[in-house]
Formats: sequence, structure tokens, C-alpha cells
Amino acid sequence: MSTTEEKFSLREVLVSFKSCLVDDDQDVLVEHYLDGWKGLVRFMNSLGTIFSFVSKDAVNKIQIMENYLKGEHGERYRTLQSMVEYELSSNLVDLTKRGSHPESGCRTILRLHRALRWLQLFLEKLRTSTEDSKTSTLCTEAYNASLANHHPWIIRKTATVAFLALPVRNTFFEVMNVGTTEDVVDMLGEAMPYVSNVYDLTQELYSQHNLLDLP
Ligand SMILES: CCCCCCCC/C=C\CCCCCCCC(=O)N[C@@H](COP(=O)(O)O)[C@H](O)/C=C/CCCCCCCCCCCCC
Repeated sequence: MSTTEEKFSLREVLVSFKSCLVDDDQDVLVEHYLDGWKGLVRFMNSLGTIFSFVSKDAVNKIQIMENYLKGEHGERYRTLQSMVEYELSSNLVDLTKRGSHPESGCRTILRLHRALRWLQLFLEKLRTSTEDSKTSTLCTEAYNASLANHHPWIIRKTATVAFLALPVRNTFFEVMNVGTTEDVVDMLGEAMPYVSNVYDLTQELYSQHNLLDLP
């Protein structure tokens, strides 16, 4: 996971989520999906150790998926659709309660997928924010409208306290290494449709297979 220690580039994250989409934008390549997350983890690491409890969980989930990709059945994990078909047809998913497959690909991606909704909301809030907007407020609002609904009280509390340590909007934009505020806003506008497409496709796939509440 050494790549997560390289410098963050929002453009690379954009390219990863853009190149995720395959088969006429009807499927998601797992490898590039994970590359997008690795880029985001790099960004979070650059914000300081207060977010290490979040990045550890994200890194752990990325690692679980990378192990599947490198494993004996790696080809079945090439796209989200092939992963869902393979794991369901081979009974590799704990559907109602945690049992013998506590780290299935389907449940691991579901956790990242829920976090992608938070990202989608947060990026849109950042894009439309003004100079005096507080990143902690934007982040908390995005979190409360998404991930928080899936987290127990103690995680919600810890996350909300950590958000208070987010840097102010200008510093936040600088860490993105994109250029001026206008450049950041433009790039966020460019990135949003790709992140949204990936989110919508995954949501549709999981909904079709009743996988949105995996334990
Ligand atoms: C253009 C860049 C701007 C934004 C950059 C954001 C960078 C964010 C990078 C990574 C996001 C973190 C992804 C977190 C995945 C969380 C998955 C999850 O929900 N895990 C929980 C459930 O897992 P299981 O126990 O069922 O296996 C787990 O309990 C969570 C533990 C950690 C706490 C998660 C708090 C999530 C807060 C997300 C906001 C991060 C704030 C970063 C601020 C920039």
C-alpha cells in the first residue's frame, strides 16, 4: 500500500473514477475503483493523523479487494457485476447476518459505496461553497445525509469531532494541488459526473440483487 503515501492529485482521482466505467458505461472496473480510493486516502493522510482511524478502515477495505483481485479467482473480481454474479452464485456472501463470509467482496464494496455517496455530496458542497463556507460544516452535512445512517453512535461522534479539525476552505483547496480556487471548482465540476455515474451504477446493481443492507 505504499502508493497511498505519494502526493495527492485530484486529477489522478478524477482519471481513476473516469476510467472505472466500462462496457458502454454499464459496469465498473474494480481495479480503477480502488485506485480512486487510494488517491482519496492519500489526500486524507495529508490532513494529519486525526483522520488515521478513517484511512485505516478504508485501506483495510481496499486491501481486502486487492487480495481478491490478486487471488485464484481474480478474473471474477474484474468488474462489480462479475464479482456480484460470482460471489452470489458461489454462496460467498453473508446475506442476513455475519457468518462464514464476513469479508465478502460484495459487503466490502458496499461499505466503500456508501462512503462514495458521502464523497459525492461533499464534493458538490465544496464546488458550490463560498469563501466563508466552513469545510467542517460541509463535511458534517454530507456525512449526516449519507454514511452516518450506517454508523453506530460512537463512530458518528468520533467522526463529527474529527471533522472540526478540517482545514479552512482555502487550505483545503491548496492541498488538492490543482491550482487556483477557480481551477479547483472547475475540476470538481468535471469530476462530479464520473463519481455520480459510478455511484449510480453500483446502487442499481446492488439494488437489483438486494445487496444494499449486507451485514
Ligand atoms: C477531492 C478531495 C476532497 C475529499 C477527499 C476526501 C478523502 C476521503 C478519503 C477517504 C474516505 C474515507 C472512506 C471511509 C470508508 C468508511 C467505510 C465504513 O463506513 N466503515 C465502517 C463500517 O465498516 P464495517 O465495520 O462494517 O466493516 C467502519 O466502522 C468505519 C470506521 C471508520 C470511520 C468512518 C468515518 C467516515 C467518515 C468519512 C469522512 C472522511 C473525512 C475526510 C475529510 C476530508
